[in-house]
Amino acid sequence: MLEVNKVDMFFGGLVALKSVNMTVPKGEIHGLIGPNGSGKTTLINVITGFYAPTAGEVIFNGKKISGLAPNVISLSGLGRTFQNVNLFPEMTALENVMTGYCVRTGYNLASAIFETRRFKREEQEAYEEAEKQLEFVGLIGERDTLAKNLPYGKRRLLEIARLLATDPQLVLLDEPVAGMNEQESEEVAQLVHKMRQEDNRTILLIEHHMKFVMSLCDQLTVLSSGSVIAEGRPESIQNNEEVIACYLGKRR
Ligand SMILES: Nc1ncnc2c1ncn2[C@@H]1O[C@H](COP(=O)(O)OP(=O)(O)OP(=O)(O)O)[C@@H](O)[C@H]1O
Repeated sequence: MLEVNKVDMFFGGLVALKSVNMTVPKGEIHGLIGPNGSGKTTLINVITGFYAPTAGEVIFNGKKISGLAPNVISLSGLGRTFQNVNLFPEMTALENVMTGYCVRTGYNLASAIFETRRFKREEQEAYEEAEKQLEFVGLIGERDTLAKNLPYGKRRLLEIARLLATDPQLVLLDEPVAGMNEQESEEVAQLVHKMRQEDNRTILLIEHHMKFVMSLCDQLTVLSSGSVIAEGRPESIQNNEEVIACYLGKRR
């Protein structure tokens, strides 16, 4: 589904990514790990079009997407969350998720102003989809709560619900359990499984929480100083000497 081929990303003289290859097949839960500053977010930014790579290419569903604008890539079925919570604080949980659906359908300002039949139909569909996704992430009880009044863990779940309302085939999660306790992390892990099982989504996630990554992911790619130093199943990564030296060892 996703192929990263020999991607370089330079910022002036700084080499953030060097000849990075990564493959994520359809239906996989893939983890991208590595120490701080190893290039994980930069790679996600290249995949989602926030940066055009200095060299190399990104292929999604057989088509080259590197060089396309982020909104074009997003509409092709690739959606992401960010490290920092990024919601509309003065909107309710339901309204926040409705905005995700509007991105997918192409919100039409003229039809909104004139309240055309199409607008009313779309608004009803957005409402139903938002309820469905709030139910999916376990937040239906908070549908009328303003986003700013939700506790941190629930705000992160709300971001995921809003992302799911855009119906992405590939879901990119940037540190989805950062700042969460063990129970909240376990809930997110179950949610990720459910995304794959019930909606056939493919997931690529960055995360520092090792227990979460090792128990959840099918495959891992490990970055260090902008290069891939290991890839494979969690068991093999856990026993890889170079990874232990550069990353796991340090954290222990
Ligand atoms: N826009 C930018 N301009 C210049 N340098 C950048 C830019 N974005 C990232 N970098 C640099 O690229 C390198 C990789 O950073 P990146 O944020 O991708 O690492 P990371 O693995 O995501 O780190 P963390 O785990 O701390 O989020 C770092 O040296 C960083 O300072």
